[in-house]
Amino acid sequence: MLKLPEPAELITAGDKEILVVTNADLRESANVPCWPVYQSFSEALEKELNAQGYKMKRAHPYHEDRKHGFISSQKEGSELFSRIDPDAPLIVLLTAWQYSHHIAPSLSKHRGPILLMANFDGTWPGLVGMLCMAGTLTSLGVSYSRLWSEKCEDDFFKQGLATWLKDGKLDQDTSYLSDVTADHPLMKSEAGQDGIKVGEYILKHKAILGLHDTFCMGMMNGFFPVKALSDIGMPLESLSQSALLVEMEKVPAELREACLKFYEDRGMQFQWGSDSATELTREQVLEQCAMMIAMARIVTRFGLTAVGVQYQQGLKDCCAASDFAEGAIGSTERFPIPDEDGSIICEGKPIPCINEVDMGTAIPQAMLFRLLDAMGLPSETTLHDVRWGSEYEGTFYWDFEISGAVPFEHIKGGIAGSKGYRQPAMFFPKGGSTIAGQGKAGTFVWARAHYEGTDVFMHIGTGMAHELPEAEWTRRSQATNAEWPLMNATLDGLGRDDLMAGHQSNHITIAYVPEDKLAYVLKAFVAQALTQGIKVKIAGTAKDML
Ligand SMILES: C[C@H](O)[C@@H](O)[C@@H](O)C(=O)CO
Repeated sequence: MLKLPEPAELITAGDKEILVVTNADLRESANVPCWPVYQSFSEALEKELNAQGYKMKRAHPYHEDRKHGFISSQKEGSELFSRIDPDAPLIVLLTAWQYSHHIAPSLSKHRGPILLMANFDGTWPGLVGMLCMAGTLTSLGVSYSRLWSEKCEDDFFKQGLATWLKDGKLDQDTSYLSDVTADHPLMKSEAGQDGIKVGEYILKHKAILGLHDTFCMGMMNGFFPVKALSDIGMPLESLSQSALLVEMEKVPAELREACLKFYEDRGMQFQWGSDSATELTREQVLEQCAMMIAMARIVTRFGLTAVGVQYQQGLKDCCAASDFAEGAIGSTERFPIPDEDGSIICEGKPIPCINEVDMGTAIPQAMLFRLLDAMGLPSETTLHDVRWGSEYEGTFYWDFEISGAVPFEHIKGGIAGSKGYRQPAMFFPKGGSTIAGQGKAGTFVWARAHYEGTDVFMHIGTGMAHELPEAEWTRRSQATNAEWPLMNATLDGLGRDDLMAGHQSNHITIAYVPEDKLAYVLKAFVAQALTQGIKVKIAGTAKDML
């Protein structure tokens, strides 16, 4: 006799009714403060749905005891979706950072139309969350539509919503992306030939990606199939955060102190306090110094090209945040880290650091490092969150803001221009310093890899970082997370709505490249990617440089 729980009553949508679900963080300390922004945006969306003759039906309630109404675990998401009519039209409204794995496996079985809807607002990483979910569903092969708006009052949004309501589908314009294939004439150019050599080098010698745990913050889009990584010559060395803790324990107190002194002597502006629950303390940064030293030792031990720490879940309750260690290890100007035999590890070179162990950035970061280093060019790389953006004097500037640290070389003024703030307690109970500051001006190559099946795709483009006037930079920094580094950027030949329409991730990879070398590096990088078997899409006007 088969015994399964009785099926619960289905949550259905009536005629002209749309179900709405909202997903967020696993950390309740983040969900509570994010709820008011959801509420006001959800009211604005409801108003427009009503204006278009539809009703909004929330598929799950506000939890009085938890002080928010977000889905906050995979367990909760799966249970909820077991009760949702699989054919109902569904809006996934995202206004805060969200763990895609809470609901993506359920969305992949949903048959009705799905609209991912983000508030284009910097207060919390809501649009960051939507882009993560979009990338995740693309990788899972799920059909969905996406839309975004600042206040649900603009025509672009209203028309997009009307189309989705009528057709159950909204195709955004992604014509800023063009395919580049291995028969492109660039492959025969000098730059192309250089790129082919670097690609072949990686295929032959491998670029090993050492990641301490995986699946950071539910980013299913950041966890690639092992075959995909192996096919492009960039296999995974799967490490454990517990091994990192063991390695950190071995770092003596004097070495931690010497490391911190190195940065203080060079003018890093740590914002010290005394209450470690909310302020930055020396103990927290000394722990981060031990983490960087441990990471570097693991790099040599395993022959890694790049290293990353999942950090957030698990380690956040054991030690200070990884950010200072991550930004500092990825810098060329770095405390000389002795291996246990006394030799200095990777002297004079950055060690590519893969924040949030996101394989979609590990691929372009490790590739760009190898290419730029081989060309004798600055080779520091980072990812940023696609956090927000707005116009200043008639031009739209992105706010690219990673949640903690970039290499010092990416900050105006380097080490002396960087401020170390305590990571916000709502995300990071054990504190730890960030490396914050204004992103320095300059041209760059940007990229993002994602997977479809076991194929690796990469979007590649060029752009320019701008040092906006201090008051404008401060406005943007304070409207987001002032503790984190903020770069203002324009992307060549594509605007806000292009990237929002076609980007497959919450993250974007950046490597500064001198302007007179930009076209050469771009061509070489595209050739390198094609050689490694990656399917390339070039973005905006970067294609004119090929
Ligand atoms: C602390 C936050 O959760 C951030 O870590 C989050 O917005 C991200 O970085 C997403 O990439």
